[in-house]
Amino acid sequence: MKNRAPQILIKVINTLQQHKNEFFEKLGEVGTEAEKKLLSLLSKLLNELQTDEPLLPLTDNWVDTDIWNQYLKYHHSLLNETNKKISWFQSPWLYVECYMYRRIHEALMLSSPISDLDVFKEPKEQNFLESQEAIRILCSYLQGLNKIENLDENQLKDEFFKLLQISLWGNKCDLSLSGGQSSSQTSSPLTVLEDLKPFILVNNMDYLWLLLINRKKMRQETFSVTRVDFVLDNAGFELVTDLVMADFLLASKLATEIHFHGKSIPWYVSDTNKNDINWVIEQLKAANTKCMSECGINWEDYFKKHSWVYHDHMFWTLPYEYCAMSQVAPDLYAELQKSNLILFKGDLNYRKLVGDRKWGFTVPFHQALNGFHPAPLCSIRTVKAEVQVGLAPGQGEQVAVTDPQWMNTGKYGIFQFDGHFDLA
Ligand SMILES: O=P(O)(O)OC[C@H]1O[C@](O)(CO)[C@@H](O)[C@@H]1O
Ligand SMILES: [Mn+2]
Repeated sequence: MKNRAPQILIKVINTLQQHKNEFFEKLGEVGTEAEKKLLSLLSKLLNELQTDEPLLPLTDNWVDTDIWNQYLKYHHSLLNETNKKISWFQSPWLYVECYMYRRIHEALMLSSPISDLDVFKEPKEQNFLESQEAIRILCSYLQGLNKIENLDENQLKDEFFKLLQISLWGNKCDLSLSGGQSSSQTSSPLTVLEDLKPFILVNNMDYLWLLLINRKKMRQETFSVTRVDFVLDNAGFELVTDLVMADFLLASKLATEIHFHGKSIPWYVSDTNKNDINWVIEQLKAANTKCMSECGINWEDYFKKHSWVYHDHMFWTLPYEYCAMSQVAPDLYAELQKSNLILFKGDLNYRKLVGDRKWGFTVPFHQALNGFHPAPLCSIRTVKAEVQVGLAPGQGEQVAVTDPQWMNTGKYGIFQFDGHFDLA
């Protein structure tokens, strides 16, 4: 919070100042005033953060304002016997980091008529544009794959595992870790997989395969639907890896419908919202490389035909750990219970899955989920925060010997599964 968070806010403030005259050009004096208001609110936020001020209630009367303010009251109540305050450096990291992004949104809500500005749009678009070559390679690979009529089961499994690993390592491209510095994919995503295998610390890919291939086999007789949900993370290259995986799941009939869960407001710099998905599809459709424009056209079609469905429930941008979902957002929990497999992308999702607690490395994932079991689920995450469960005895300590910073760099990854599946 002392180093990275201010960096992110300062980057937003600088970007706004660079675009000062655009607000005037577009909206005249009203635009200039709105931008001035926004800058003053963000500068106030930066100052509060840097001087460890108490967290303040939200004042923007948005859909979740009351929930956030109740949450703040609850945390105050937890402190009533000590003289600590609910402030930026004295409260749980998960809470204050989420709160910072929600305060950025509050500043926009209070700065009409520029409230729908996405202050992170530029870095998200830049990440996509700088990853063009990797995206081209990926789209061409997918188009080649889908042209092969009948892959035998082993080939299908190999391709599934390849695309899973590409989706995992796509998670390295995250702008909140890099403080908004570019983190695009510049090397070929396919050739690096072998080299990256040793950095997969927990590998439950087999469980994902068994669950899906068994359902596919039994579907001939009993099941009609296999629904896979993606709880998305970062826009740009990572989003493309997730859409490629989703396309493959449909084309290979390992799934029959895909649900995506994005954020309803700009979040953690690079997290995906509805505009980001639409923008990526438009970019691909307009690409002058055939394999990319084919993807864009197909993907737009999947959404039109509802083979792909996009959701953006406000729960995903609240500070709650996922074990609270069934209480706080029972409708979302019920929606997730309809899934046959939920893929949680990224580090923030992992922290919320395990409540960002200081668990021992060998605590079982099932236990750390603390009752959050809407459906079989898998975390697909590169490690960027100091929480990790489900390791073998001594495994965490071993990695730390060779790589003391292993929990902060996104260099290591996991496929961590929880749930049951029907064996054929
Ligand atoms: O995009 P991801 O994989 O969720 O990573 C976001 C992570 O980066 C950080 O912002 C780094 O500080 C973490 O707080 C957060 O968990
Ligand atoms: Mn993210």
